[in-house]
Amino acid sequence: MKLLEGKTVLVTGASTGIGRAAAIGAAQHGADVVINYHARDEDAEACIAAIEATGQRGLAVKGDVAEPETAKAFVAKAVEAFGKVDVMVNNAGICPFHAFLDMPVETFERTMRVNLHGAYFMVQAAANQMVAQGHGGAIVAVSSISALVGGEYQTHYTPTKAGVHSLMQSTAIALGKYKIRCNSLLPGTILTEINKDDLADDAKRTYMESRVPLGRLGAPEDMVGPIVFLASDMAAYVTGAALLVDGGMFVNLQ
Ligand SMILES: NC(=O)C1=CN([C@@H]2O[C@H](COP(=O)(O)OP(=O)(O)OC[C@H]3O[C@@H](n4cnc5c(N)ncnc54)[C@H](O)[C@@H]3O)[C@@H](O)[C@H]2O)C=CC1
Ligand SMILES: C[C@H](O)[C@@H]1OC(=O)[C@H](O)[C@@H]1O
Repeated sequence: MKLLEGKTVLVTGASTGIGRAAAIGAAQHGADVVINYHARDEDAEACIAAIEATGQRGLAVKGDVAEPETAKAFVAKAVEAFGKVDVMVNNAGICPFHAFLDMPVETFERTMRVNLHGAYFMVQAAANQMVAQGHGGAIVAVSSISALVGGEYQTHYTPTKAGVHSLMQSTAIALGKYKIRCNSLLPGTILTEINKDDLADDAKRTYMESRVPLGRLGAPEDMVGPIVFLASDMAAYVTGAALLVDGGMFVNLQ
């Protein structure tokens, strides 16, 4: 069953990892997909090729989500190409691991701007378009298990993920009257580029795996079903919610 037939889905930071999997997964579920990406043209082109291989239309738009203008341009190009915006998956994010006591100001500020400011402006731009269209929509923000728990080398990062989740709670209230649903996905530890260096340490990786009752770290594809569900009409009465998808890691105290 295709859950996103006829919808236009936008995904930020979609040339790699969870965003890429979500973009291709949305296309497999019948959506036309517009991706935002920041750096590598060839990765974005490969993602679009994978989207088009499903028979759906794809478009890549380059831009730094930390810049407020990027969000407006992204939504405008999507509307120009495919006529509307039904779903926004706010996914772009960075996590440059660093100790707290000597955190460089630039690292702190860049992480805030990409992860939280970027989410704010993307969600706002998509919501304005959905309100103008007048038939509702769905916003899915990729937050994290890190919205709920801390990380020694993530003191700049975890507040952004709590912030993204909080943003979905408040926008669920602000946008409910327009039939726009806002939810967050809270992934556990998923093997992607964002943590490649951190998990290159065998001891750390083995420890992280041992924390997961399902016995393995996540893959980007594990996030597709939950994202598609939240974006789809199957979740028509779900808003302001957080879906933790972590193989059971969070509840594994002892
Ligand atoms: N991998 C994990 O264990 C977890 C990841 N997440 C979140 O998932 C999201 C996706 O990350 P992953 O797929 O894991 O890693 P990733 O590094 O593969 O993906 C992040 C994407 O964001 C893009 N990006 C970074 N800065 C950008 C900017 N300024 N403008 C536009 N795009 C930008 C990158 O180019 C990349 O495509 C992030 O928000 C991350 O915080 C949440 C929980 C766990
Ligand atoms: C980048 C980390 O490995 C990853 O990011 C998150 O949000 C998770 O909590 C993991 O720590």
